[in-house]
Amino acid sequence: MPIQLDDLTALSSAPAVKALTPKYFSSELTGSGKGVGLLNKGVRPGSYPLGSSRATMSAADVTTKTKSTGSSVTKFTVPLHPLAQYSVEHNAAKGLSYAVPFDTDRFEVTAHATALDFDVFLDLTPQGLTLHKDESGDKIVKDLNILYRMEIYVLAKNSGSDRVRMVSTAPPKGQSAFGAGDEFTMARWSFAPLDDAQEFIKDATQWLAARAAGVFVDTDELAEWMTNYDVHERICRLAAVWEGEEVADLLSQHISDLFANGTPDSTTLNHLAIQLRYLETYNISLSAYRAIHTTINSVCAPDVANSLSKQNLNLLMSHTLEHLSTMKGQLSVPPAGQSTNWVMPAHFSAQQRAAISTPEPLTLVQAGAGTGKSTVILGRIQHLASQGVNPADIAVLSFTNAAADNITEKNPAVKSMTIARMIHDIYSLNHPTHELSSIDTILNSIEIYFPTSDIGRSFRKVMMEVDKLSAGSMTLLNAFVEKYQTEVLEMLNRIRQTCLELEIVIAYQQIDTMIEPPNVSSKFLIIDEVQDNSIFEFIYLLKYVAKHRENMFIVGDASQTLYEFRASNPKALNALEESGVFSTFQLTTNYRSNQEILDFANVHLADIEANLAAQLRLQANSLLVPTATSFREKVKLNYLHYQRLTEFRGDLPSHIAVDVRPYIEASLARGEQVAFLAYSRQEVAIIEEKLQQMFPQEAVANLVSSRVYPTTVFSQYIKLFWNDVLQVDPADAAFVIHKGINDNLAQLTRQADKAAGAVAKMTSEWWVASAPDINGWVGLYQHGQLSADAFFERLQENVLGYEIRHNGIKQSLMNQKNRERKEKNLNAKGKLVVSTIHGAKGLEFDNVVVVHKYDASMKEADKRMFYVAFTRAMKSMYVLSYGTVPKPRIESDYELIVGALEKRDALTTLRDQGVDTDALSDDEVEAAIAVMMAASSDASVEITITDDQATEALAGFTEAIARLEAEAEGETAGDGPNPLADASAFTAAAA
Ligand SMILES: Nc1ncnc2c1ncn2[C@@H]1O[C@H](COP(=O)(O)OP(=O)(O)OP(=O)(O)O)[C@@H](O)[C@H]1O
Repeated sequence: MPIQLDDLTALSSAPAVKALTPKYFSSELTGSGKGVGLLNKGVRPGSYPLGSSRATMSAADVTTKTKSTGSSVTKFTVPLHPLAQYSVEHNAAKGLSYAVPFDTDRFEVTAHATALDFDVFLDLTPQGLTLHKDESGDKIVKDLNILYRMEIYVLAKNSGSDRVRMVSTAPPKGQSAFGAGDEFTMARWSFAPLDDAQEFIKDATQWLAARAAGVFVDTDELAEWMTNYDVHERICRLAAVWEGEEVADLLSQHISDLFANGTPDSTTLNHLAIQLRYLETYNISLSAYRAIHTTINSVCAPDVANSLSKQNLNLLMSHTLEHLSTMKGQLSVPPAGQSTNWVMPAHFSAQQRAAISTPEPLTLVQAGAGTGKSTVILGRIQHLASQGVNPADIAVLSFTNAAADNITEKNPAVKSMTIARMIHDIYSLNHPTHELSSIDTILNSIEIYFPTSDIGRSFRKVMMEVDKLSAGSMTLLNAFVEKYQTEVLEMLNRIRQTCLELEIVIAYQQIDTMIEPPNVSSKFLIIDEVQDNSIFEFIYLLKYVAKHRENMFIVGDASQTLYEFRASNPKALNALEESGVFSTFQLTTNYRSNQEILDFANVHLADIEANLAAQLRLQANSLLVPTATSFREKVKLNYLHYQRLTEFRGDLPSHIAVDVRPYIEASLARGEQVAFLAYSRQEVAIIEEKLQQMFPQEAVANLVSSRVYPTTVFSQYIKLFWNDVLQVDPADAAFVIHKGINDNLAQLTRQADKAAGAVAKMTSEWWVASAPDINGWVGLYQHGQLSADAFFERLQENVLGYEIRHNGIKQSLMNQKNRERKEKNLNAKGKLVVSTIHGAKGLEFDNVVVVHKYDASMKEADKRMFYVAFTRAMKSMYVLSYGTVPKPRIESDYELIVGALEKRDALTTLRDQGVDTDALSDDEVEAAIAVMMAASSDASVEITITDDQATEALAGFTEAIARLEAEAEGETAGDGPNPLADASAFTAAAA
């Protein structure tokens, strides 16, 4: 029986609704809104800094989130408003409407001009900001500049309008009265409104000179208004707009206005396309995206809606989902009749059975940790087969090779692979000359083969963004490849390379024409760990299913999303559920852990945004009810308060040797396994070393995968030094390359010192491996059968080809080695295991020690990661938490769980003694519990209660008994036992 989280959250000091701070936009924007921090309550719109002016601080759009470092200064640009500057500026003459600001926000320019028949208001909206961080001195100096959209609203006197049209220049107005039809707004951008606002007001109202005495701006009042303008609060408001549904209203209004008179011109459409891409800067809820998509569909012609939807992956997902929904009736479903004797094993739960046997064509199983997702997939395969589906028509797509191998082992007839493998197989069949390569080698190769091509240059730029995993980069790549498909493919054909990112984009765009190998074809597609697929992979699969009219059964847990950096979206599953296109099933019974561990995990699960919609809560498959004592036994929390986080690592070995030692020894004494899970590889290595020292007789299994870094020294050498090679005789060229790479290493790689040995080995290997080919070409050249140009061209291709193959082989060897090592370590069932949390995904252990870095404002990605760690233990868990906060929430949450359990324990005791606790008021129950605790002889209950408190509590309880007795006397005695007799006995005993 899980404890009720609602009770805990009600008790908890943490706010139920997450307060949004400027950190939403950038972690650089410190400040809680109080007096401290970079963006605090004291920040006000101001003047140009000394030595700057409008000319030097041009209000160029802050439309992309960037970070660039030069010497010791880092510059950040951070967009803030969901409507980018160009969207407002370029459409200013189109009469789009904008909301009039509230009285409490705006500055009334004409407050004292009672004779006028119109009012003029000014408001400011933060559009974006720039931040310079100078780390050259002893102290970091930060310089923050906020770009404001200055807005003037000219409204008829006492106007009730809530929206007005925007103009680019103030319309001339004659002597006739100013009416509602004359109202307008204007916008201009400035980093220093205190300097620029007055002139803007003048420009916006100059037309009045002809009919009135002009608008007088009281600069003192304006300055005072700005003194009260709370930048921090305005930025928090903008965060709420992005985060909530308001962003959808804002964009829907913008799009509807643009299409009010039919399809706008192509420049306007281009601006809208960029605006839609700009939305990917921050995480917008998928329901907001659905609303925007609905607007696009309702106001745009189908072809325009189609191309606009491609500008943003989340819109594209809505678009693809909608298309799939229209053809739901045509998708494969399991045949109705039973064709084999397979009977669903009795141990499957009702929830699992329902999901496994669903006849629906599109199914989503949202399941918590340890609830049997992998088990359900195996059950689904057997169920489909039992209905007469040919196993060869079933394909299971997993996230890792290990998971895919596991399916193959159990069901050899079923197709099982990773998504990347499926896409690679399809792609390679259609582009057989492209070898899988690294983005860096591709970048160098484009530069080598297409040094003067503009499209090549743009292509490189886009690929660099993809490599940096910048927000929106996959959308950009998709748009680029769509626009320049012929040129991109020509380039890839020439360099004979591709990468996973290009494969998925090209496979998506050519899905209708690409031929597919038989090893991927299926009619029933099952996808595991769907939360970790990138949105692009997911969109591809939706389209693939539509193309082949397949049945789709997907399983995932949004709260366990670990690979957000691959552009997976933890909220994507919720969007799928909300879309109504998929039939949804939930699995909540956890078969792995005891309820004590799940009570602790549930508190953390409740705090994960991705779980807001699904509201999963884990319940153990056991009738045992945890008590406060059993909870303290099975879940231990040791919080270590540090002034500086960096000190923790140095102390980690002694914490393991002293604090955690009894826990480890007790587990080993029971013959059980203990796994140590930490975020960083470094922490894992420290723990491993310490454990080896402490327990030399135990083998410590390390599950951390080794990483390989692709080399680019060869392609980099060609790019920078090929001219040197061209100067020598072909017979000497190989020697020159070998020597050139080793001699110029500092210019070829940033880690020249570290890499020197490996590069020397690599270049020698290349020389030896390529010697037969190169010597053959030299011979041909010397006999006049090959020109020098042709020789050097072949040589260049050979060197580049070596780099590509070397990287590919290194990666696949490392994957193989990692897989084998992990398998060996797991199979060896060693008693001590160390792993990163990522490496322990999908695994379970008897006992787990989690190294937990506490952060009061933890990022969602980290919350999900620790949730994965908190759900790996079967029997017990030790959380070694550290942080700079003296009284962290993890500790108070722990105490809340203990408190709630103590309360429940006491109530259970009361009920066991026959007290009808439902008949007592809350105060009376509390009083009774306090008495019980005071009387408790259980030393592990660390509740301190003073004598006075006990006397008071006892008095309250005696009063309650008296009241119940009085009530009972007035009523007809029932048939059941009289609870009061026992209760009185209990009071007496307690006294
Ligand atoms: N109906 C069931 N009865 C008993 N045990 C079950 C049942 N379903 C699953 N299990 C067991 O529960 C454990 C967790 O199952 P499984 O690994 O399939 O969960 P999961 O949802 O994939 O976990 P996670 O997402 O946390 O990695 C396994 O040991 C599995 O054998």
